[in-house]
Amino acid sequence: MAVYRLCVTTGSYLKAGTMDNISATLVGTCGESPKQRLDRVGRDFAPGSVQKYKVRCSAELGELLLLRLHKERFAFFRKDSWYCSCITVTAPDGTIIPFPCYQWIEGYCTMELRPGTGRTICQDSLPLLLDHRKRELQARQECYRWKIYAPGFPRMVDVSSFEEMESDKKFALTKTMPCAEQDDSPGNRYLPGFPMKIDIPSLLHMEPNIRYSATKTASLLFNAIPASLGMKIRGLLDRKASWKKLDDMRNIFWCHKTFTTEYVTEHWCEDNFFGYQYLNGVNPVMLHCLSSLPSKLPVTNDMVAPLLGPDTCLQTELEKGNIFLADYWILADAPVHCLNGRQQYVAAPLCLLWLNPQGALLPLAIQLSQTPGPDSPIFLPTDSEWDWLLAKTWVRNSEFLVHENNTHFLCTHLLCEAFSMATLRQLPLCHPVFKLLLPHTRYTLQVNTIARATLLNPEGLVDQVTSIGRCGLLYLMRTGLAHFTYTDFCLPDSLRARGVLTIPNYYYRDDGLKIWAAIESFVSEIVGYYYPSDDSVQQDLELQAWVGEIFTQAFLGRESSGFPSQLCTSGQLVKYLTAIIFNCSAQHAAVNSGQHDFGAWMPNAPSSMRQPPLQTKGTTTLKSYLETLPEVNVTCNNLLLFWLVSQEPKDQRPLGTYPDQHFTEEVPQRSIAAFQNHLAQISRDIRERNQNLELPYIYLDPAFIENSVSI
Ligand SMILES: CCCCC/C=C\C/C=C\C=C\[C@H](C/C=C\CCCC(=O)O)OO
Ligand SMILES: [Fe+2]
Repeated sequence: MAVYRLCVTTGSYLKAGTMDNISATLVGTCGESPKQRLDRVGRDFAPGSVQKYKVRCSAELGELLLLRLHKERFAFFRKDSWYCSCITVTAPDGTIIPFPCYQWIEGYCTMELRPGTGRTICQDSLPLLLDHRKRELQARQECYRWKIYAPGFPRMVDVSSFEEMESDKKFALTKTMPCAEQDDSPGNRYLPGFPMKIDIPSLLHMEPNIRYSATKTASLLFNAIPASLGMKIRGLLDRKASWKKLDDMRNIFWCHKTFTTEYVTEHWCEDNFFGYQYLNGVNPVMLHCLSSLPSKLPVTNDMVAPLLGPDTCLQTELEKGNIFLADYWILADAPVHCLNGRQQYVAAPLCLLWLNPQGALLPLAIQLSQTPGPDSPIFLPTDSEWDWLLAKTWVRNSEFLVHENNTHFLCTHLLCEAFSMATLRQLPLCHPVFKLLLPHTRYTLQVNTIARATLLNPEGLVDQVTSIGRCGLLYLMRTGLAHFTYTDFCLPDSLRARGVLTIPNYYYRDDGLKIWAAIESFVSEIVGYYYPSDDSVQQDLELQAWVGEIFTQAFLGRESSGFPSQLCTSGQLVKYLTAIIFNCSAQHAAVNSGQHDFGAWMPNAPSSMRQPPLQTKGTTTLKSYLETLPEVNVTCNNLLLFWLVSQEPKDQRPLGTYPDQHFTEEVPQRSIAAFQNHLAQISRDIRERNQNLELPYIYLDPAFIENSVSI
């Protein structure tokens, strides 16, 4: 007689327990145990419970290969879902074998788990195990299906398949029409209290393993509803009038002020702060160092001499590498939209900046279009106060559009959705890269589905608050993806290519490179442990299918993107995994968490402009300035979104926090501990550095970075 002792841990999530009958079968190299019901006196499998059971066999089973969990009806109880965290098996000889699960198990079924040891397909030889990998991936690919949202977009998760699975309907023919081009579906409608239409059906059927937890959902709603109601009651969401005076904007969010919102309100019109935001604002990826001026921006030395002073000139500063450009070319052909029944306007500015001897980055010249000429004057700091302020505000509006649509939603949310999908579809639970990446995909499919149901949908929030509307968003994102490269994606390469590796006071760079290095070191240890050679990378067909699917589904097979379609060396794998984890965590935090901080003072991030870009100088007044900024309702609906998405709802997991122990071996667990210590040191260094800053840069403090894109 051989007795195997099972220790079953049920998750602590709301309703994680089950009343269903749970049985287990152990499969080893020397045979299988009988199917054994796991049943003790009293309640089994309650939420948060850790319970021990015995499985008796006539003889020892040899090396344990699989643990089968059978979930079946119990008496008259309705079937329910069970969140199985993990099962630890103690063999008769005392060997302890963990079987990680960390999944919701729905309905009546049999779930097969493998021991927690990381295994690539090259390390499996038994047909039983190879077949298990194959069946697991088949089931995942049946559940998580790709869908086209719009032409030129990264592919997304098809949530309709979850509804079909729920209703056990035969899968309808997959829709071939990109859903963004579909007419406004009947489920896309206004709900009382919400300023935009909501595509309700797409929110009703999320697969349990990618769905927001009850805690996170409640936290998001608890953040949204009071703020929304507060604004509604004050009439701010419905007032289609101009702001009467700038000061009235100070009290939109009187109860959500932060040090930074107040700092921005104080300094927003200063040139020094305008330049600072290119380094440490919510969109710190726009600056390019110039060695010569582009012909489309004919700035002369006379124009900028007053700012440069007598000791230097434009050519000298170009040669020194002190001249930088922010180019909003992507907005040149963006379609415009109507808000409150009136035409809105978009510019496509060129903003030239100078790094002065004191280390401050100052705007030198702003041209509001890509085509120089008499109708597109070059605005200068020496122009009238309101002309110069309005020119800078046009740039801030362009920053808003490029940041929200491209830097933020396209380059973090949508690309991370594709990484999540390929990971779920191409890598089995036992695969080391699955174990490494899964925590960095948590809730991404869910948050993007919410965004598509409330922001990107027809008459969603984007249609209610932005000058380009949903059509413009679709244009910007497909154009942005068509020009996005692997160099842009990898922080060290991007900084080098933009010529900003040495610019002072660039805390996003400094902190980002430290975090990049910490992730790279961690990933190198994991890859080094599971991939002993470049051959082992090349021969891992699951890994190659994973990288290939990302290349085709996220980057649409575009060779010029420079993204890998296959991985030939460990070094390439380390770099790719480092970049993905950095993008899912730190990069998203850098471009997401400061939206309220930098956007609560609306003139610093106007979502729309109501008058055409200036074509002459000397006409701007406070009145015309206020008539150009968005109206009250547009302002407040956008600020509501900024507030909501700038804080991670509860059920958080900061970078490097891996409570689900997918890695069960000692070596990767030591690497995780070293990674956590490394991040803790970075956090201490950042907090120490911030003590000496007038405006602390906090967004890349690892303690405030979520593991994944989940808001
Ligand atoms: C005012 C009520 C809003 C309700 C929406 C609730 C949650 C939002 C869910 C996800 C949000 C994700 C955002 C998306 C960012 C940018 C999308 C484009 C926005 C724009 O162009 O204005 O990231 O955190
Ligand atoms: Fe976000």
